[in-house]
Amino acid sequence: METAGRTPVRDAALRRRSRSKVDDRAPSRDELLELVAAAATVADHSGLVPWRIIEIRGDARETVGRAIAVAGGAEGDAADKLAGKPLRAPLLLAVVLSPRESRKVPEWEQESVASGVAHLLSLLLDEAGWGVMWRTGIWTRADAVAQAHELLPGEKLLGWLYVGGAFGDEKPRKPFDASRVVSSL
Ligand SMILES: Cc1cc2nc3c(=O)[nH]c(=O)nc-3n(C[C@H](O)[C@H](O)[C@H](O)COP(=O)(O)O)c2cc1C
Repeated sequence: METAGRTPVRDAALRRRSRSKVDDRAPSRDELLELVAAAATVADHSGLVPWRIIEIRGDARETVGRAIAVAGGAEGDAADKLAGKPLRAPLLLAVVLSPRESRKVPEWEQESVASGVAHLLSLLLDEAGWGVMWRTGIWTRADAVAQAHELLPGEKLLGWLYVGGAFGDEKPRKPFDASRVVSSL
């Protein structure tokens, strides 16, 4: 296939790095909506849109932090440490699997769609210059955490994209030897 030397998607993928530290800048809601609309183009069997995103800014991050501390069963300093985790970025995007009734598309396929959205949204945010890191924890699917996010019955969290201002240079990615994972029948 002739690409005439133009491979912007491949270039963005190879350039993307997760950033564990970000500053207080964050994309506006309008910018976020544009990027989510682009991420929504992932392949989606039967077009079920079995996912949604919860935008968490400001004090809402503390609500999530308190739920994480409860779910983690920690007390004292350990609880404070868990509760402080969502404060590491100005914007958290909770990625939610919202399974739809379907005889044709089982839940694992729908979770694949939601996961694809999270990956593509991470790439799009990174390409737009934002710092992003997908984070989870053993408490991600705990009841207290689901309640804090006001999840509906059957919905499940896939974790949070921690988003903020990117600063400094990240180490370029080491080349990946694809022959390790590609076999033939
Ligand atoms: C579903 C999922 C959950 C993750 N959870 C965490 C996490 O809780 N803590 C963490 O340090 N990295 C977590 N990661 C990995 C980082 O997001 C990141 O991919 C990793 O640090 C490698 O960096 P890179 O994306 O630049 O290759 C998670 C990744 C995925 C896909």
